[in-house]
Amino acid sequence: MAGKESSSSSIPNTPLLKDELDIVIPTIRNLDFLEMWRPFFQPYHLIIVQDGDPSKTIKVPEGFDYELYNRNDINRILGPKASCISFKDSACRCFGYMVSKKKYIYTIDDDCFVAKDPSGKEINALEQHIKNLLTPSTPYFFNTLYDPYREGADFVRGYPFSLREGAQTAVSHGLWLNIPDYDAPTQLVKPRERNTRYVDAILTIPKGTLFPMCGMNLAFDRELIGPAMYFGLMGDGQPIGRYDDMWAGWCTKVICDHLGLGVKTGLPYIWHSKASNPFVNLKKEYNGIFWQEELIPFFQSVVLSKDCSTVQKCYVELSKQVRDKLGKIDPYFNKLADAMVTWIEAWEELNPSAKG
Ligand SMILES: O=c1ccn([C@@H]2O[C@H](COP(=O)(O)OP(=O)(O)O[C@H]3O[C@@H](CO)[C@H](O)[C@H]3O)[C@@H](O)[C@H]2O)c(=O)[nH]1
Ligand SMILES: [Mn+2]
Repeated sequence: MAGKESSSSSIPNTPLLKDELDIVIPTIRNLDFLEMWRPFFQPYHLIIVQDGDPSKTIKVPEGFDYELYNRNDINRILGPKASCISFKDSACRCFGYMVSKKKYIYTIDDDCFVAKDPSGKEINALEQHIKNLLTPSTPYFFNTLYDPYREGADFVRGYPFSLREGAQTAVSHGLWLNIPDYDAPTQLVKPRERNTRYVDAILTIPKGTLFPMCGMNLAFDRELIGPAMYFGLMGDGQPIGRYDDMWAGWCTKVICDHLGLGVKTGLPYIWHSKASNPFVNLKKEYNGIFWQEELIPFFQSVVLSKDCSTVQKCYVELSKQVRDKLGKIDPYFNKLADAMVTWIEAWEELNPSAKG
């Protein structure tokens, strides 16, 4: 019998991980979307990363416990190391991961709302992410009945008992109803396509397999994998955008594979309300669409040495390989390799106890 997540009746009244989880929101807009999330988010601390013009005032609805950082704050706190935090791109959200002091992070975009499951029930996405993070993953052997730790499921016949303890879960990757996370070419070809398919499944992404991580509806164990969640150099002054979460996901997955940690994708869904402009997106993405044909084989071939026993050591080792193997694609990757090291230095400066 796989260890079961507690059934709803045994969940304590106190919201799960109330004092151990921060919600990180990157924003250039107002935060009215929080009204819809209030029943689920109000007990938690928010970290709002205000992008763009720092002189603009972002109104946070009453009753939320939050800290808000704009570009002036980032520059003040990080000094020269602020150069590793993107400007005018949702990649800025990773500053929130760095300043948090909590064990878990949930990050969500400000145009994502509460979705409904097929029965019409509102989905508490945060609660599902927490369950995903608090139950093991199965990266070493695929369970055909999906997540064996869910109520009403288990390991199927032929699943090795030696593997049923599973691995610690580092990442919970949620999905989106309505506007799917498509790249610009796909958006242009299918402007009216909406995702109406609710798949009631949570899968572990097998060891050795990469995936396109979307930052829209994402949770992770910050103590297990936080330093790998750098969203790269994107946006203003950079030759690429909208590959922030992809870069973080590829780095995170190879490090999770190396450290024996699990990554899950599937439930929960959020309702993604608006499509960003496909032409603007194409301009941001075009280098990424081209470069990724070389980036993926690079990440598929990454081998981290045995003495890379912490996320920080893995990440610095990875930055060296980025410079050695990707620098020839474009000088951008040398800049990115430097920024990866700056990110770790900044992380350790703000989180001295987490020195790895
Ligand atoms: O310059 C900016 C632009 C936006 N933001 C904030 O980031 C999120 C996402 O913005 P938006 O919903 O407009 O963009 P999407 O195309 O839907 O974003 C998805 O694609 C990826 C792009 O990197 C990203 O992982 C997904 O989120 C909102 O909260 C904006 O307010 C920003 O901070 N700076
Ligand atoms: Mn969006």
